[in-house]
Amino acid sequence: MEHRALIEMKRVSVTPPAQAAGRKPPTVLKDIDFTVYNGQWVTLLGRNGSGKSTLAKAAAGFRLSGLKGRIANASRSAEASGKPVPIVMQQPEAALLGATPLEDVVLLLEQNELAAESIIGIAERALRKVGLGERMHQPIGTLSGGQKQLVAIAGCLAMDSPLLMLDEATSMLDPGASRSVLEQARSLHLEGIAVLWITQKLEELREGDRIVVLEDGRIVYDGYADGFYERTLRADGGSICERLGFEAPYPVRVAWELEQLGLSVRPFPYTEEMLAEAVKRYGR
Ligand SMILES: Nc1ncnc2c1ncn2[C@@H]1O[C@H](COP(=O)(O)OP(=O)(O)OP(=O)(O)O)[C@@H](O)[C@H]1O
Repeated sequence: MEHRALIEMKRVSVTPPAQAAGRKPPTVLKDIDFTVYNGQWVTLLGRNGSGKSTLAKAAAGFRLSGLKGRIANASRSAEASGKPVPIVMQQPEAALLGATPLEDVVLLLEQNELAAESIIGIAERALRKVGLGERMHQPIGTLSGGQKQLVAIAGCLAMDSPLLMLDEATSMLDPGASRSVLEQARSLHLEGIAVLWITQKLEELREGDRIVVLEDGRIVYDGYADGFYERTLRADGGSICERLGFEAPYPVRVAWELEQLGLSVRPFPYTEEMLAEAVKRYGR
């Protein structure tokens, strides 16, 4: 696949205007250099208040006050150029406008001034793609939180953006619904769409993910998942994950324990299933 930048941010900072006279405005993003290429999966990690949503909004093309630096965004569709890339938000209801999934995606396309004659077909295709073909005429209020997030994902697909942006899209969902939204995003990624997946949940990382960590408005790690967990890369013997104060998921902690006993489990077991596979291999 051709290596093409979809979003390129250079020296971006965001300092919203001070809320009260005499108060120093907070700098929410500091000197951000960040590029997302076509076909990439980027997991953006960071604690509450580290600047993740602001970075996503800036990357999507929102006009934020106090924004400085350069942002080139090649991920907007030709028809919708000039409009921000839609983001799937934390609250499943946050961006839904229609009474049914179909009406919702149609409204989004109408707002973005797509050619009227093609709108219904595009919306139906996008909803089928996320597995909502049977539910596209169902009242939105009868859908689960996970299904509502899939409607929001369908809206982004219908806009034909080569980049899907999801801002803590699973944080309000139960574990089963979280898994199905993550799996849906993963399967769209396998079909070639780039994904910016914002989360605080390390158990959502997978082998091969590019991970970008934000801390206090700055990027403090930009690398791959294995490098994030690898303990031997640092002189102090700790991993980048530990140095940044994140708690690694259970399967990774087990891999670290096994390493101390002289057993190296590679690739890192990101899930319990991967850990079970690794244990089976060593058990033979
Ligand atoms: N327009 C604004 N004016 C003042 N402060 C702001 C503004 N936008 C964001 N902030 C502050 O900047 C910090 C980063 O906000 P942001 O929402 O980007 O972080 P986040 O990592 O997405 O956090 P969360 O996980 O809680 O959503 C927060 O402390 C927030 O209160």
